Parts: sequence; structure tokens; C-alpha cells
Amino acid sequence: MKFGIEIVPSMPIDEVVEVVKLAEDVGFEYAWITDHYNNRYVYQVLALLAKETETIRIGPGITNPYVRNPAITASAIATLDEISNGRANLGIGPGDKATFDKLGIAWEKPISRIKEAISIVRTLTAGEALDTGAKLDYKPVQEKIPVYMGAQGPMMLKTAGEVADGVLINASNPKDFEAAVPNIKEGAEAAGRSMDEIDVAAYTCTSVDEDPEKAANAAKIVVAFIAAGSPPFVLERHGLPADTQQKFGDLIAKGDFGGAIAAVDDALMEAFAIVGTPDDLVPKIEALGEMGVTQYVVGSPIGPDMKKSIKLVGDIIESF
Ligand SMILES: C[C@H](OP(=O)(O)OC[C@@H](O)[C@@H](O)[C@@H](O)Cn1c2nc(=O)[nH]c(=O)c-2cc2ccc(O)cc21)C(=O)N[C@@H](CCC(=O)N[C@@H](CCC(=O)O)C(=O)O)C(=O)O
Repeated sequence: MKFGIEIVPSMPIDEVVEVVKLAEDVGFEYAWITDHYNNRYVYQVLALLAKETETIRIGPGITNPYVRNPAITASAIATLDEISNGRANLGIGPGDKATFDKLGIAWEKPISRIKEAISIVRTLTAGEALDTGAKLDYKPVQEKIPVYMGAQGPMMLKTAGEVADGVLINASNPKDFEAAVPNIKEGAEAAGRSMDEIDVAAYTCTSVDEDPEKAANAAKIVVAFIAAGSPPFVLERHGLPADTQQKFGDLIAKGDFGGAIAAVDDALMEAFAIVGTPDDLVPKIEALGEMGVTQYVVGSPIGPDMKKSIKLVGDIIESF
């Protein structure tokens, strides 16, 4: 099992650099920086990480094909690859509706748009020209920059199996991977590929601390947001009430975060998060591995004290 870390650049950039360097020091192999317009700009954060780290692989986790023209994304990831001396990964997915509504962007035909974007990025970063004649005037360090797709829906997962080098799946429970991996496999086989070529990453909600109760409490607000964004097929899979999305969506929309946290019960925690002491985490991560997960991404909140939590995860990494 490889280990990655998700960082939302909502904190000062110096802190982002500090925690990613710490993650590298304790054995994490991947750092994924989320891409939302309202947080610090993903590629400037990544450029700094490229200069300040040595071995950890870095990339957006995830960008999307709507907010930037794919040729701009190709140049951004090729530049990052040069700065990092060949450690860039591109994480790209459909983006989220809330963002596009705020930016007045029409969220149309996400699967077609992502396939087209990945094809453009691959063509340009390979030093080739598009039909329009567009071409980069430089080549990245890596012969082929790995492309990971953020995906949750069945069609998106199949598409990832067809075209991507990895999949970043926003989920923490084995049931989600029991459902997702066959979709990825179907896409891979349809494209004459094998699952060995695909890094299946669990992009989890993780919270770890020596005090399990503190760990659980730190995750509740994240679980509330996940619940508010969970489509009916996910709620059904976890045996959660059909009105869960509406209930948490309403609480969050009116800013009642206390009410949302109070409404998070054990069933929701079990469905949407992996929390506890380092010893509590080991069997849960192993269970994901049994479902075909090959990279465990420690995602928000990471823990009540982020740096301490990163070190605690570091203590268990070598046992995998
Ligand atoms: C579009 C959507 O795909 P989805 O994978 O379920 O999208 C949910 C999330 O993955 C998506 O919102 C991500 O961008 C969220 N996301 C992030 N979103 C962000 O904006 N920023 C992030 O940093 C971010 C990180 C992230 C990490 C992992 C991850 O899994 C998701 C992440 C969907 O509805 N898919 C369905 C339907 C597909 C579809 O849209 N079909 C269309 C047309 C087909 C076509 O597009 O050509 C149709 O039926 O009309 C499906 O896969 O079956």
C-alpha cells in the first residue's frame, strides 16, 4: 500500500509546505493539492512544494477541464514536472457543481470533457501538436506524466479504467470500493488494459490521534459535508436514510454547523470516515487493500493536530 496526503490550501502557504515536507519525511509518497477557486492557487502551491521537497510526488488532486483550457493545464503540469525534476502527477476530474454555479460555468458532458482534456494534455506533454497546430515549446522531464482521474459515479469510474493511470475515489469505506473497482475493471478491460496498470487510490476522510474521541470529533464536520454531497446511490449502499443529503444540505446552507456536527451519528462516521488511533487505522486500511485499493490518501481533516497526526500515520506506514 502506498500512502498519499490530501492538502486543501485553505491555510497559509508556508504551513502547506511545512506539512508536506513532514509527510515526505515520515514516508508519504504522494501529495495531492485540491483545486478550488476560493483557496490558494493550486499550481503556485505545487511549484513551491516542488522546490521545497525531494522525493514526494506532487500534483493537483484534482483539477477539472472547465476552469482552465486543457492546453493551459498541459503547460502547468509540464512546468511543474520540470521544477520537481520529474515528480508531477496530474489529478483531474469533473469538478463540483457548487463551484461552477458560483463561477457561472455550465457543467456539460463531464465525461466527454475529461476524456478530451486528458487526450490534449497527453498529446502536448509528449511534445506533439494538436490538430490546431498548438504545441508546447518544451518537454517535461517525464516521458509520460501520470494522469489520475477523480471519480465516483459508475460512468466516470469506467472512463478512468479506460484512460487513466490512476483513480482518486472520494470514499473511505470498503463497500464503496467493492462497487467502484468492478467499474474501473470493466473500463480497463474494454480498452484492453489490465488493473495492474491502474493505481486505485482511496481519497479518504481520515482523522487520527492518540485519543480516539478527539479524532472522531475532528472528522464530524467533514462527514457532514460528505453527507450533504452524497447522491442517493451512495446513501443506499450504506443503508443511510434517503433524506440524509437534504438534511445536511439544509443545515449547512443555513450555516448551522453545530447542528450538522451534532447530527453526525455512528452510521455516518462508519460510512464516510476512517478515524481513531494508529492501531485502529491499520485493519481499516488493510480492508481497503483487500478491495483492490493500492494507495491510501490521508484526506481532510487528517486529525485534530495535523502535524501530530501526520507523524502518527508515519509510524504505521512501514507496516504496510
Ligand atoms: C459528473 C459526475 O462524476 P462523478 O465522478 O460522480 O463526480 C463527483 C466527483 O468526483 C466530482 O465532483 C469531483 O470533481 C470532486 N472532487 C473534487 N472536486 C473539485 O472541484 N476539486 C477538488 O479538488 C476535488 C478533489 C477530489 C478528489 C477525489 C475525488 O474522487 C473527487 C474530487 C457524475 O454525475 N457522473 C455520473 C454521470 C456521468 C455523466 O455525467 N454522464 C452524462 C454525459 C456523459 C458525457 O459526459 O459525455 C450524461 O449522462 O448526460 C457517472 O459517472 O455515472
